[in-house]
Amino acid sequence: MDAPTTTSSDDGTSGGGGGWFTPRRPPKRPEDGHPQQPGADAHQAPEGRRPASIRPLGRPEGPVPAAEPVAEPGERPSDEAVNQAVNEAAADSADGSADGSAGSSAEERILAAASVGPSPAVQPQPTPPPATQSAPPPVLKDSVAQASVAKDSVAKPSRPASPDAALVQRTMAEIGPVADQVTSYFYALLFTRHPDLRPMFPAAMDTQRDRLLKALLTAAEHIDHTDVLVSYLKNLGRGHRKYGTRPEHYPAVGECLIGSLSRYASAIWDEETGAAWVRTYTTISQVMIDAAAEDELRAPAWWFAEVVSHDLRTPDIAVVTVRPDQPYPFLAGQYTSLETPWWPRIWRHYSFASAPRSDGLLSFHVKAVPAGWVSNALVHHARPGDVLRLGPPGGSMTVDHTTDSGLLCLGGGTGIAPIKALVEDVAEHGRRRPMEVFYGARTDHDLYDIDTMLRLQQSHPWLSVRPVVDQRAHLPDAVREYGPWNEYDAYLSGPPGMIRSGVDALRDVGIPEARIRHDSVEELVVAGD
Ligand SMILES: NC(=O)C1=CN([C@@H]2O[C@H](COP(=O)(O)OP(=O)(O)OC[C@H]3O[C@@H](n4cnc5c(N)ncnc54)[C@H](O)[C@@H]3O)[C@@H](O)[C@H]2O)C=CC1
Repeated sequence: MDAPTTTSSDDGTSGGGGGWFTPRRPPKRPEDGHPQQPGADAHQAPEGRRPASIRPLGRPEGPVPAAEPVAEPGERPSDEAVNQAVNEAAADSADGSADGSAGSSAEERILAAASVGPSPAVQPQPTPPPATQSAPPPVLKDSVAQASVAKDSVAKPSRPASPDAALVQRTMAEIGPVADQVTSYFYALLFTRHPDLRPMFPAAMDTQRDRLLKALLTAAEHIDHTDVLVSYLKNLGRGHRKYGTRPEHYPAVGECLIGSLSRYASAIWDEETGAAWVRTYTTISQVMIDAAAEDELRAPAWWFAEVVSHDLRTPDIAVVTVRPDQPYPFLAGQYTSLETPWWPRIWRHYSFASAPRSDGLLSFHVKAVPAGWVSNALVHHARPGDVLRLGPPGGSMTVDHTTDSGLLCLGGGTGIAPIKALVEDVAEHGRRRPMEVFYGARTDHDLYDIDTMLRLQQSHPWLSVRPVVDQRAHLPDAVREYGPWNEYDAYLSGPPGMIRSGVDALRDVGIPEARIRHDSVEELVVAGD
């Protein structure tokens, strides 16, 4: 799954997004070029343009451009208004006049924006909205990826939200009750105004349809959570390469985003709100585009991977092993996005079930769940010789090899897969750190990988594996019976409910939040497909 690890991560490898600006240099192809792969979607196009610099978030020095997209209550902003505002904002920032930050990266600008508020160096907006305490941080997926701060574990903001963040959060609160309608309207706008983008999305837009919008809104809402956000957006930008996303797609998405928001938040929408969204979206887009351009220099947009073995462990759980068409670098504890030939353009996240191997093979533990199109295809249809596509690795549920702390791991169901990878990783590093694994399952029969885990325990005296079956105890409760755990780093992997209750249990037994890692709960929900 894609998600942030506490210090959690969504790493955005599956969301969507864009930015508005004119690319400032022509697309650059990787030196070693990842050729257009046969079988790839016809719309898959070259990537890698770099956008013009943009105004730093929430810190315009001069007045807000008069033509920034503004929607009258109940109206959607016109394309002309949006485009004019975007162009003016881009022109403003391109000459560096806004605040002297021209030439700084979007990432730096996000970081700079974080200091809005108390910093005397910061110029407030001409007519700033009342600075309000930010609402409790909303769910942050990992996939704002690599950032590794799970939605549930996002740190509470300690200072007032920046003016733009306050306006963004006010909009989010306004649209909350009609989120489904905003989503439907957003995609209707996008596909009506830009029918050329439709083939980039799955044919059926049900469970997957709001991933792009959700990712953008999540990022906007966390605009002040800079460290998490930058990581998330970089992953999001990299992850979008596999969809064929190009810089010029971002303005289209931005227009429709603002068109939808202004319509459904009409009661509070005004010029300043529109301007705040333009700046926020522009910054988000810039980080994503820069990350994609950088990634293009060193990695393909996706990998083909041939199934080399398919081991049905239970009627609904398979261990699928694939051979990528070229080296696939990743870290134990990470996950990838995966597309099957049976459901084009539907990507799901699966954790690697092994640490990197010398033969380059990758394994995944897949459980077929009701209505899980991808998981059902992988369990019931995939056979050796089938070719899948993989996106880039994501997630920050990785081992910190600079410490000797013990590792406390909770793996529920197929969530044991990345835990096994972590065990192998620790073993390969050769340091005898205590590692305690609690492996939870509904029944004995569901402990499909217990033999492997017990074999690992036999080989490594520093490793302890405890199966926990529901009839006898619940996984988080079982952990409380052991310990003390205050010297341990904790890793959780499993269903969202287990992650939530597991985090609570671990906090209760004295493990600081910063030492609890897991993929984002939101991503896990989608990963369950
Ligand atoms: N990196 C990660 O976090 C990974 C997560 N997963 C996720 O793990 C899940 C595995 O599904 P299944 O094998 O069907 O697991 P499952 O539903 O059979 O549950 C596995 C264990 O988690 C416990 N559990 C479930 N819900 C709980 C709750 N609300 N509170 C406390 N404990 C709870 C169960 O009691 C059981 O011990 C999927 O949602 C999958 O997406 C899978 C692989 C990696």
